[in-house]
Amino acid sequence: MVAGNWKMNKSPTEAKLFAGLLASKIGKETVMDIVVFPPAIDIPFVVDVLKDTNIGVGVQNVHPKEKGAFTGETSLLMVKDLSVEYVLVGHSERRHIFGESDEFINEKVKAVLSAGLRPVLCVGETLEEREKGLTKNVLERQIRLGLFGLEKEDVVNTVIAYEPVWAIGTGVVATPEQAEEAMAFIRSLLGELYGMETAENVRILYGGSIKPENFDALIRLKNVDGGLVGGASLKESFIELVEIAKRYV
Ligand SMILES: O=C[C@H](O)COP(=O)(O)O
Repeated sequence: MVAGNWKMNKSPTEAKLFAGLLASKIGKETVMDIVVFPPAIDIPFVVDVLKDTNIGVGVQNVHPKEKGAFTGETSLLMVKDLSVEYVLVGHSERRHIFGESDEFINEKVKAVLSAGLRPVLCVGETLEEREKGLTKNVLERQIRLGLFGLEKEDVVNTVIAYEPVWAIGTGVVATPEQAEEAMAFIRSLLGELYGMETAENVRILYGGSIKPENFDALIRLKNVDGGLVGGASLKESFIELVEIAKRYV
């Protein structure tokens, strides 16, 4: 799976143009899941441009409640109406800039699954946590609490994205050893919680400063099932990343 998180970039006009480029270059790809996560306001336009392609559309954030007095928020009922398939939950920017707790993230994961969509649960340690040797503790807490109360059937519909906070938007990518160690740990934790068969069927993505120059060394790793790409998903490099991932399907 190659996913592009556009974050707070691209106006509806820019989004339509770029989605058109993706549709023409990689829209017929069938060997892997390709998903883009545009800003919510761009989604109707992007869905329309991509409707006859194999590129899926996800949303970067939702509120867990169905509707009501939550100014500025977007509900699952709204995004479902637009044929959105995936929802990012617990991205480090939501955790660290907007103060989202593991409990609130868990509420969102459950709401996304109940709505019949797939959550992409993002987890990852800060530099300080890594330097204190707390990486595995942080990942374990974020996964145990983020997936709290889910059944195996729900977990296989959930994608996990390992995004070390120190690698996001910094140009400092995790080494293949660091990525594999963390992601093998996530897989074994999922095995402990839900059984190895379930754990093997959960897709685990790496995210953090992915570029065409470093992606091959990551996507070839045993426990890396794809990438969640920020900056490099905003331009043609996203197409190159899809081509690189194809080598390992
Ligand atoms: O969701 C994507 C990640 O935050 C990675 O962003 P980045 O590729 O710009 O480092």
